[in-house]
Amino acid sequence: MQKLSRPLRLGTRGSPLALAQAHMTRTALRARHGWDENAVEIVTVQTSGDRIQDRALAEIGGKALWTKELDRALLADEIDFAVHSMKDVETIRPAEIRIAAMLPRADVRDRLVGAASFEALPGQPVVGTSSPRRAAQVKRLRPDAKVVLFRGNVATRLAKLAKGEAHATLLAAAGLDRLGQSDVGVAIPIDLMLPAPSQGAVGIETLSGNAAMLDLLATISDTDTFDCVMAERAVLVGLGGTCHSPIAALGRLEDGQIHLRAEIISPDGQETIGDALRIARSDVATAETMGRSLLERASPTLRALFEA
Ligand SMILES: NCc1[nH]cc(CCC(=O)O)c1CC(=O)O
Repeated sequence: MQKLSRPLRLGTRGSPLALAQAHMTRTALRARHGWDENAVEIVTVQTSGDRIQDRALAEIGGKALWTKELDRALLADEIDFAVHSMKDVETIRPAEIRIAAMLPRADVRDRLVGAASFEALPGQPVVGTSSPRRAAQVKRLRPDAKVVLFRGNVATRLAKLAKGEAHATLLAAAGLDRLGQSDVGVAIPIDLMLPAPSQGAVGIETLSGNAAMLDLLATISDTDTFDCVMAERAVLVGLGGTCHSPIAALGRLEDGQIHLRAEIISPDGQETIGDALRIARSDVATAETMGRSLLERASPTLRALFEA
């Protein structure tokens, strides 16, 4: 139990999913420390990722769009910590900012919305997504599919689907669940569609120099989630991956070790290079090597996607 001299300022984006995750974080802190509802103040920061909705993320500057303004607010001491979907946090972070904690991970799978299964989709199905990974995995499962750009928050994408802009779309189960939409879509087995690195994990960042805040946030961190997600992110480092690149990775704890799976997929779904490995917890070096070795095995065209 820790006493506070003033309310803590929790920075978040303003999307419904971001706010839900901010509230989860506040609830975890309050429960752990016995604080009242005024102990954590939620500060919403609009990001350019939220403002620009009509172009693919990869096209307009990538994941930095989600973090830049929250990074700035942290550095300007406008907030004490920032809550993010780990999936949206860039692989390489500024030295001044540290991933301090992660909440227990939710369902890591993707859900197919609009059809009961990939086989149940009509011929030449139109599938809406803006994720290169999901697009490639869809093409692998359904080479006859046409992938169209779907961006915007979860509600916007569901509205596009309802308007008939596609036969189906794919959304993270974690996001749907946190928005109270657990009844939407059908979970796709991991073996059919390996999720994005960090999918389903909520992370909390603070300044690397703020030892008190790092200690405080550690009190609500789920170490299993943290170690697995860090291993997945290390694969991304090895790949030099950005969100332009179709990459899937998932780490799971098995008998005290991380069972790490990763794959890269060509945009047409015809080439998959994958690997699975058991590594010690926090052996990020081996995870990084795994990423690099995927690239070495890829065809020149697939490898070219990773050369910025
Ligand atoms: N890029 C958007 C985004 N970032 C995190 C989630 C879902 C929540 C999570 O994976 O933790 C989503 C929506 C989606 O992919 O359906």
